[in-house]
Amino acid sequence: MSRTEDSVRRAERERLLATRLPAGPASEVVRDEIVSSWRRCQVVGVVPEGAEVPYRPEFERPQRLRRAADPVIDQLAEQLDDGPISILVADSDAQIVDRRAGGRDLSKALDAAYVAPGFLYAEEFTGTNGIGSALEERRPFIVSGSEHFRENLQEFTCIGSPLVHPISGTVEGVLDVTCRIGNTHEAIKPLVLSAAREIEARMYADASRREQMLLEQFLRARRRATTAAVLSLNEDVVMANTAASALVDVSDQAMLWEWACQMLGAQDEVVGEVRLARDVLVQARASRVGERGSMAGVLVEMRPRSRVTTRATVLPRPSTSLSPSSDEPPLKGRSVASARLREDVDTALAAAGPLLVCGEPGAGKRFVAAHLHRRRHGDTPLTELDARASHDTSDQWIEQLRDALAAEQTVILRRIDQLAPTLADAMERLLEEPAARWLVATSRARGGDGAAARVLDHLPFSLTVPPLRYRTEDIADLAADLLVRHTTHRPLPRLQPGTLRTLRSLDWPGNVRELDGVLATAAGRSLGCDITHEHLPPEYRSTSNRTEHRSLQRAERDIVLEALAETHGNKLAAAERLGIARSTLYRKMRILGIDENHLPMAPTTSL
Ligand SMILES: Nc1ncnc2c1ncn2[C@@H]1O[C@H](COP(=O)(O)OP(=O)(O)OP(=O)(O)O)[C@@H](O)[C@H]1O
Repeated sequence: MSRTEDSVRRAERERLLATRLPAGPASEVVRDEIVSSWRRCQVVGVVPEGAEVPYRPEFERPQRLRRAADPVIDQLAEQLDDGPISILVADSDAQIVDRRAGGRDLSKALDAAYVAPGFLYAEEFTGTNGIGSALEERRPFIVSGSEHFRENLQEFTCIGSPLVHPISGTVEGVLDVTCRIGNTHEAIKPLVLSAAREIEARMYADASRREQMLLEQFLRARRRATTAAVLSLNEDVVMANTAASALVDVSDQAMLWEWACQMLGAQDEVVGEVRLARDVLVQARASRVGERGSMAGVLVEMRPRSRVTTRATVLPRPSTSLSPSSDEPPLKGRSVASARLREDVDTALAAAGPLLVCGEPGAGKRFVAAHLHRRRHGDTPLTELDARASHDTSDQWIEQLRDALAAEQTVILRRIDQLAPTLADAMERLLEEPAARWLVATSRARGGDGAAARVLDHLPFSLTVPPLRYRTEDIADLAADLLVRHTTHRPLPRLQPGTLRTLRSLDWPGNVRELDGVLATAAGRSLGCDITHEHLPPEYRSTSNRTEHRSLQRAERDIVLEALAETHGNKLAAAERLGIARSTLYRKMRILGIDENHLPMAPTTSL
């Protein structure tokens, strides 16, 4: 949208909000509040007060969608002219990215109801509606009047049809036609369906043209650069010569695509060094295939430079019985945070005492503790104890720990910060003994006071595993390792670049454990195919600011939980109480994560 269009739109919005209010001095104040809240929402993207519809001020119309949809909706808008029907296009996050036709009256009403570009209509935020429900169900969806969850939509009929990419199978967006209930006509549905099919046909033709261009460039480069690894790729397609297949891992493909897109910017060709997952440094040349406005993909030619030397192989080794094994590879990860962690691991290995690994739940503390053990002692056995178990049988538990340490075997003591308070003194004494050097403990964090801080003070050598949100560049590598556990399909399914981008944009409060759960679901759904947005659990498909949306989700979750509690878990009665269909209640429960397994755990007593 140009700056002029933007300011015209904003002025129109302010005028519209002002005219919705009765005249008089009191309403002046209210009007000012609404207008300023709208301004705020334009600037920072908050939900306008009272609107309860999430809004993102900055958005781009996805190129692929625009190329296929624009000619069709241009024509449709011309036919509908100023009639009482409006055409909307939403992207795969259910964010409205375009609105056409509709005439003055309907456009005003839609503005007032926040049915305008920038607003998000994903079901999890806005309940049942033509856009979000069509996206969720992957089928055409009609929602009329009070079938809408939100009151602001109840004067309209919305007919949405998902726009499914005919080659990749991903849902690229939704075409929706909206009118007032009184103007609903049976001809509208076939109109939406045939326009949606035409958009999909254009996607097919566009993809074939782009693939053709990629193929031509790939064949040309393969003939020219006989000794190089050649890769030609875009979001959907990867072509590789034999050298590239041997060099490039599954997780590298998405990384190379992102790297090339970022580096190319306005240029047609760039050269740089890239580190691949197999620890190989390559000199890569990326060139654009196709026009700048409608890039078909990139061609990447690579030549290995060397094997990367990691610090782990050059750092001094600790002496005596704690000498490290040279077989264990260093921890993976391309992020700066992971590079720092590798350095901390090397420093910790040089220490002779017990070690403490700190980090948020699920960040990978146990994983790093086991890595430290293998680096020190190779594939020898180790003992693992959980401090939460010390509450039940404290004497027996501490004896078990003492015996394992005395046997000169690594003990991974998980969650030492949750040790039974009665064992604090005994633990302090134990940590002073020479056998304590066999201990690797994990804990959320250092600090605090009282017994917990005292015990942790006996573990001076510590390192912290960074939360996943600070190392999202590692997700491609992590995914390759985690997916191996969840599917028997080979070759392993890959994360499509768009899916990887989405996963990298999330904040991951449950860290690697949460990522592992998401990939387990996705691997189950993808049946060996590459992983697209549709394979992710719904709440992980959006790249939008989750924190902001969570408050809306929480409010809706509370309402649903309350209705279920009041009806003693009777879903039919709860749905009736909420005024929604039982199938909608089931869908909401799934989206909002309501089931018996998600009941909050009682807090454990800890130090
Ligand atoms: N770098 C990694 N590569 C592969 N898998 C990992 C990695 N880090 C963590 N994981 C996996 O993530 C899950 C959680 O890791 P882990 O149990 O080590 O977390 P934690 O920080 O010890 O959790 P908690 O504090 O909640 O006990 C495990 O399944 C683990 O195997």
